[in-house]
Amino acid sequence: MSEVVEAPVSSNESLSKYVQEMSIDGDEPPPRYIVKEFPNPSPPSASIPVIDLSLLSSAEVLGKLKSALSSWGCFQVVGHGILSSFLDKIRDVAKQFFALPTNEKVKYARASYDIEGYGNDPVLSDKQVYDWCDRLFLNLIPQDSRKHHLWPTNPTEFREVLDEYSVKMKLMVELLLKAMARSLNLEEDCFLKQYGDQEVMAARFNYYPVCPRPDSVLGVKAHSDGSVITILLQDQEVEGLQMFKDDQWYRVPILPHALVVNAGDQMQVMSNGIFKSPLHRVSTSSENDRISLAVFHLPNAEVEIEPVKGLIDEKRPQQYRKLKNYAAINFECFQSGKIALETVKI
Ligand SMILES: O=C(O)CCC(=O)C(=O)O
Ligand SMILES: [Fe+2]
Repeated sequence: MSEVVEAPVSSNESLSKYVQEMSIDGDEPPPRYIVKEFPNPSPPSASIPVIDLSLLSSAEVLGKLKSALSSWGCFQVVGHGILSSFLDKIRDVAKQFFALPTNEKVKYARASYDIEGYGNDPVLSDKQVYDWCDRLFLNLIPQDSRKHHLWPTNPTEFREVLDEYSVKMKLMVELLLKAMARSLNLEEDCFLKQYGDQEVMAARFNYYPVCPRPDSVLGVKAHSDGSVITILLQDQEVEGLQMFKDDQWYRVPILPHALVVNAGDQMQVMSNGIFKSPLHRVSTSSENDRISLAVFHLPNAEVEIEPVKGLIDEKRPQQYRKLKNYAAINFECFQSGKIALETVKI
């Protein structure tokens, strides 16, 4: 199952109550939030690789990057040059936004047919198990795709901080995609040039309220991201993210000023299956609420992507077909219970 980015919502149905309201009212999670098969509710912590971005010119660090992405499909990045105080600031404005009363937040509510804006899990399928999470989803790039009326003006610095963060994320994505190419002995622009300046970037602020049933309810169900690359700012104090590797779930520890980077499904396609788009999920907590910010980077829906030629040979034939608009593929698969990546395999 993959995460839907930029997909339309299939029905006009909306969930009646925000998760935050259920949490405040002390409601039992309704049956549609209960995960029937919930393997490893309390998995061990894992030391996922930590990469220093300022050392990416070293062959050793590039080797570590390649190994991280071909095993875990993710790593924590440090040495990224973004001030800790700025990361704290963005967490702070997000916290302030979700702490506003509902009647203030709904000024930015998503339309029932859209995912952009403030809201709870969009209803995409009648078999869907809902996530214990409210979110604020905003397009960042291209600039003219921004729906400014959905960008909070409370707290007052929200827009300015998010805009500044988007500039930093764009630079970081470029650096990472070039390093990822070099780690495979490819020309450094081989991923980026597939979609030129036709890139899309979107931010999803996730708010996970306290949940009375952490053993049977997930903040986000197991999924892989449909992006090329995702950069995640975790909560500074509350863990929740879990990664799946070698048939086992692992908790991702918090490194307060690191960002978690993971390859998305479209990177698995472009790297001809060498880099893995990891399955991940988010647990809930009965003690603490949690906030995270995911920035998804992907090509515009019109652009075709395909496995890089230099990664195709007799030993490793082409594994995925040329495709475009992965979000739409993802969306259809979500509704029919299929795994999107499987459907684009050759
Ligand atoms: O909250 C997290 O740690 C992860 C969220 C996530 O996986 C997503 O937004 O796609
Ligand atoms: Fe995700």
